[in-house]
Amino acid sequence: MAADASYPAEATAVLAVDSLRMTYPTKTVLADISFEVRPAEIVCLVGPSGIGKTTLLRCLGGLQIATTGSVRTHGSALGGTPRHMSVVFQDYSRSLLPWMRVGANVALPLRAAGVGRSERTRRAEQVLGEVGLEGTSDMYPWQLSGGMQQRVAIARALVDNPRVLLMDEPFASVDAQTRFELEDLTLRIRAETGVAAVLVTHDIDEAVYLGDRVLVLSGAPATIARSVDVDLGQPRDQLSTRAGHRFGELRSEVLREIRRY
Ligand SMILES: Nc1ncnc2c1ncn2[C@@H]1O[C@H](COP(=O)(O)OP(=O)(O)OP(=O)(O)O)[C@@H](O)[C@H]1O
Repeated sequence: MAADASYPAEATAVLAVDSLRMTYPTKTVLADISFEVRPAEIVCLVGPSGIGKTTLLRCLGGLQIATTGSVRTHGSALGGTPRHMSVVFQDYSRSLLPWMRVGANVALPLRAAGVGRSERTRRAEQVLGEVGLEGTSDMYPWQLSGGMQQRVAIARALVDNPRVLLMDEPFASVDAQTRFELEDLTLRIRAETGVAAVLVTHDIDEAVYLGDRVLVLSGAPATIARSVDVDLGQPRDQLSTRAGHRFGELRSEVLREIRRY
C-alpha cells in the first residue's frame, strides 16, 4: 500500500476520534466511539440500519458537531469540513448540480478555494481522466449513466488532493457490475494517491473487499463492538479475492458480530 510521502512524518493518524458521543433531542445514538485512521488506510463502517453510521460519518466530516468527545485531523480539532477532507454521498443525482457541466461540477471545490479558472480547468480534466471519464467535461451530469455520474462525484471529491475521503454508501445506487468497477477504482486511487478513506456500507462483502479494517457498530447507543483487521493483502481482485478461504472467514466474522445484537 502506498503511504503518502508528503504526510508529516510525526503524524500517525489522519483522523483520531476520541470518546465521541452524539445525542439528538430524542435519543443518544453514539456513545464512547474511539478509533484512528492512518494515512492511506481504508476503514469500512458496518452495522444494522439506523445504528448511527451516517451520524458518525457526518461527525468525522465536521458536518455535525458531536455532543462530547473529539475528532482531530492532522492533530487539530475539526472546525467544519477541512480542505483536505472530501465527502462522497450515495445519491449522486442530488450531489451533482444539474445546471453545471461535468467539468464545472468537478472544479467546484477549487472555485470555492479561490483557484484560478485555467488551473481549475486543467485539474478537472486531469482528475476526470483518472476516473476514466476523459472527454466528458462539456457534458451535463444528466447526459451520463448513473455509474458515470458517481465517477464525476468521486472526481470532484479528489480534485483538491484530499488526504481523507468520507464515503456514505457510495456505490449503493449503481448496478452490480458498476459497483465492482467503482470499488476497484477506489482501491486504485488509494494506491496511487495515498488518500485514506472511511466508507459506510451495508454490504459486508464490500466492506471486507475494500477495507484494511472493518469497524462493526452495534448497540443502542452504538459503540464499536469489533474492529476486524482484513489481512488479505494488496492488490485485491474481484474474482480471486472474493473466492478465497480467508475472505469467507472474515465475512463470517463480521456477520457474526452484526447478528449478535
Ligand atoms: N437530525 C436528526 N435528529 C434526530 N434524530 C436523528 C437525526 N439524524 C438521525 N437521527 C436518528 O439517529 C439514528 C441513526 O441514524 P443514522 O442515519 O446515522 O443511521 P444509519 O446507521 O446511517 O442508518 P442507515 O443504515 O439506515 O442509513 C436513527 O434512529 C435516526 O432516526
